Amino acid sequence: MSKTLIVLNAGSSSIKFVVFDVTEGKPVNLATGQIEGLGASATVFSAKDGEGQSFGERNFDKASGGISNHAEGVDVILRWIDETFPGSEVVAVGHRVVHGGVRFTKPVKIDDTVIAELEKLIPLAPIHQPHNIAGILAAREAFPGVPQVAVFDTSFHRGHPFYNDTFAIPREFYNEGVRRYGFHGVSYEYVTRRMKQIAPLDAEGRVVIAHLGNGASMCAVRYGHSIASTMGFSALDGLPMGTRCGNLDAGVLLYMLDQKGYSSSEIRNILYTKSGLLGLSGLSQDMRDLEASDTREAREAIDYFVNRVRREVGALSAALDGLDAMVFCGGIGENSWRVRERVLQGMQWIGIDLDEEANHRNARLISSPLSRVRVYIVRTNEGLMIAEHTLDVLGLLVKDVQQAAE
Ligand SMILES: Nc1ncnc2c1ncn2[C@@H]1O[C@H](COP(=O)(O)OP(=O)(O)O)[C@@H](O)[C@H]1O
Ligand SMILES: CC(=O)OP(=O)(O)O
Ligand SMILES: [Mg+2]
Repeated sequence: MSKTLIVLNAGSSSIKFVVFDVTEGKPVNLATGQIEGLGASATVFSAKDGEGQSFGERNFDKASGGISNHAEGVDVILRWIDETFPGSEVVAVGHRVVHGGVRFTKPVKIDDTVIAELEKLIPLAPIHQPHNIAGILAAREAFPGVPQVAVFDTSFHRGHPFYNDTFAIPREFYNEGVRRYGFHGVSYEYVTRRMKQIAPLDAEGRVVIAHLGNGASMCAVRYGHSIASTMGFSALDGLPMGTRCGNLDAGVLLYMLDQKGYSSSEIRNILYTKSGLLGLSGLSQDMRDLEASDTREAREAIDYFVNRVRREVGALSAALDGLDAMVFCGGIGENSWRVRERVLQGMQWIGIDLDEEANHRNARLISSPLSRVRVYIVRTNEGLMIAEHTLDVLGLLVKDVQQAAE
């Protein structure tokens, strides 16, 4: 009987999953898929195989008893896996968990105590952590006795120096866990490791990685280790995102509270779900929609996004005492030549000279031969990273194939 491992990545309105064959102790991709639009009127299930061939889509509209929450979504996914890969035994489930707090500095096997600790972190990541936990509970019910592992977005950043780990507020807040954690660590870890294969010399240097997806952040990596991130205490800080505000003067919060009389849940809703690209454009959180639109608001939303990324290239390079390489990843970073071109234009002062043609075709190396700093596109693969950590924690990983390519 073949052995499979399932990776679940439960987001605010979507659940992504990957099914790996792990019979030989290394993860081989069998299927990748997702349920999108959870809680909305149209929920869509889609999946493709390891070669990228679609298994097709299924629509669940409300009229036909759609999927209303994450637990139901996980059930639909697990039933699909069971039907599609009959006769294989699920030996482990790996979960992306956004917040590991101070305690979880590396992946961990999940038990009741771990779940209780993860629940305590819900206030720090309100649009992610509850869904991550819902995914864990649903998978535990579906596969009683099958080991589950949590892999954290915060772990990769836990070695930050104090000045990049704290806010300048009274120290007791730091001591109780109000810190700059940083997120997207699973993606940064994968990209950092991939860089060691693609460009080993650069991987040993000073690298700024831009993970530009629906959630977006940037990370300064030196000698393969994160030293600073644009994201802080919560997944709200730093760059503007699809619906999140990014960097915000704390005085604006006080204004919303004192002058507008908004409740904390109204403010949470504004900052997490009505801001960012959506808030500025009034049109969409999706970069593709904004690029296709000719409204002034859509243009200004892209301008804001691009200029925040540019500022952070400078800031993180200063944090690194210089820059040897830059990497783009995430849905926008990997696919939008327009955004990359605008971020990198006129950056010769920092040593970046863009190869426009290479950038246009989403090539791996997009800097010109004249460029002192090399600029890469790396397709991130959070699923593979989670699968390997899961096998490793359970003692099932065959180490010599750990460097398996994309
Ligand atoms: N070809 C493209 N051009 C511009 N933006 C794109 C393209 N493909 C995907 N994107 C953008 O990538 C973002 C989603 O990124 P992704 O990393 O998939 O998000 P998530 O955080 O949900 O994993 C969306 O804003 C989407 O518009
Ligand atoms: C931490 C975070 O922002 O995650 P995502 O990009 O999945 O929203
Ligand atoms: Mg993401």
